[in-house]
Amino acid sequence: MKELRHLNKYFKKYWLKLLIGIIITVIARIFQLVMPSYVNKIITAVEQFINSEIAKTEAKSLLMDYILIIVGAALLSGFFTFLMRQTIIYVSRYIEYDLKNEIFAHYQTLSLNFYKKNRTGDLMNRISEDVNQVRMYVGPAIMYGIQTLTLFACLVPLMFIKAPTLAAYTLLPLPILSILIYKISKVIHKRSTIVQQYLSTLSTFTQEVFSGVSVIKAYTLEAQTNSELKVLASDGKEKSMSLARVNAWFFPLMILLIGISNILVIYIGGRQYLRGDIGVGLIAEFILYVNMLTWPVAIVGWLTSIVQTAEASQKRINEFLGQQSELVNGTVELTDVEGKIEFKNVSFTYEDTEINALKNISFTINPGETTAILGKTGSGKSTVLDLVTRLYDVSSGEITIDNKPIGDYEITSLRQAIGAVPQDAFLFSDSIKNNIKFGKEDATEEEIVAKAKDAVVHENIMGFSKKYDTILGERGITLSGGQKQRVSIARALLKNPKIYLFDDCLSAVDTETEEDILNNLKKASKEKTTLIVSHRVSSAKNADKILVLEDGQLIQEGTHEELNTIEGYYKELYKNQLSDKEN
Ligand SMILES: Nc1ncnc2c1ncn2[C@@H]1O[C@H](COP(=O)(O)OP(=O)(O)OP(=O)(O)O)[C@@H](O)[C@H]1O
Repeated sequence: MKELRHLNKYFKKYWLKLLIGIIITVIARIFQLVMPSYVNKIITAVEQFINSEIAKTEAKSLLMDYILIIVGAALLSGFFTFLMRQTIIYVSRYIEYDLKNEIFAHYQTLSLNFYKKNRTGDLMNRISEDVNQVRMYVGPAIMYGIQTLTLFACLVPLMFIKAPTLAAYTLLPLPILSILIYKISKVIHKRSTIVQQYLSTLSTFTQEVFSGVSVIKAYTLEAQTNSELKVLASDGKEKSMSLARVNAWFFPLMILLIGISNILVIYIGGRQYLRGDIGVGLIAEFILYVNMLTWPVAIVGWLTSIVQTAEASQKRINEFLGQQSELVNGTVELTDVEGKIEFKNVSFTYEDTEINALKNISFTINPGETTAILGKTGSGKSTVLDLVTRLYDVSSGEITIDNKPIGDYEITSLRQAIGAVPQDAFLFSDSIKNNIKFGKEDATEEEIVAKAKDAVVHENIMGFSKKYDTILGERGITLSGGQKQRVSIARALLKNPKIYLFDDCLSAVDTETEEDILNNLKKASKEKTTLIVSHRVSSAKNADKILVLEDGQLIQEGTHEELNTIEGYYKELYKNQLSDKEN
């Protein structure tokens, strides 16, 4: 139960609703108890009439009264049962909602490292399936638990008061039933945990297949993927079958034990009746009691299994909730940004791959300057940008913005000051308009169009039948690579931040469009600090400063003119790209 303590705050939050629910549950059960004793009374009245102890009219009126009481009690019990579900099950749904929101909000606070370590399918499973298991504990388990307790507390003493020997015999099989169900439930719990883990693996697998469907098709991997899924599915089938096998014991066992209890009531009760100790009505009353008790007794085992499953699920949830982002949030609000960025002896190693991506890098970008970063693939260009947005913290050295270490800034305000266009433009499955508006929620139609024009994507958008309202598929697959990049640029321009980070975001556009965009960017990024990562000299040559990285080290720094006069990577690249263009 240690893990489930996490839910106490929610119980506190909904304590009044819960308390009302508990009271209603108790009332509903008490009304249910009326029926057996009146069935006894009815049978006794009939018996008295047969034995000519009462007149026909009196017997009739007694029967009518008793039936009305039974119907009235049943209606009230039904009504309160309805209210019970309305309160306790509602509370469980509220808690489910709160818990999902809490997990989601916590996921959002975690750093990229967390997402690299854990797979999407697993993240999704914990927020859906595991929360669902926990809900079973806060809803049905509590509801049936109270129901069982109430029935036990009322029925067992009542039965012993009415007929102690009969009560002792008829209650005898019930603990055996409870123990057996508990044992079965334990096996069910074990096997359902295995099924649960399997479902996590299955959703991870399918999620990856659907996300990478284009690669699967391009490499005609359908058959291979199918056979992998078949192996996975048949493994899942085995696991589910083994769960179904043990589940199959549950109800037959219950019916068997109910039967035994009923036979005991009839046999022992019958003997007592023959001896004249009890009336026949009491036997009927006891049969009803036994049947009322069997389900709650069986449920004790089932509840144990629900609680165990919920505990296991909450443990998985707590595992993630307990994780903290390794990025410590600063306290200084980054407002009135000037845009000076300085790297001082910065080194960075990726935790998971232990790749030393940046090695002792130092440079300064003055406010309003445009700096281009060039270098071979894997030389560390994107890492520089990721460090500026504080997606990771430096391993050593220091990055400052406006002469203050970026660690001092409150992360949200830091990121609000930056407009980043990542290398692989990600668009959400929403309209183009909303994808651009991401940069500024309250942007007007005109602003959106103006920025789309600056990003040279307006014409393309107007070519779609629904124009800016065109809905993009998952990951924006209805747009070409270059169009996605440009929508992504429009989004950053709309944000109008003080610092722009463009990570190789013109790689998929032709050189002519690139030139148009660069011209527009030049206008838009006037007085803004801009960092452009690129493989093309054309994107870099007009920058105020060019940095060349190689294997995580800064090997060249200067303007186009300066670097073009000295032998080195830049001059070579320029020569090659120039001759490519001429050819
Ligand atoms: N998220 C990551 N986790 C672990 N290692 C990474 C990660 N991103 C990059 N690396 C590694 O760090 C090194 C620098 O990568 P980076 O993406 O900064 O290079 P780049 O110059 O931007 O490359 P490209 O031009 O191909 O985009 C590479 O060796 C890469 O394998």
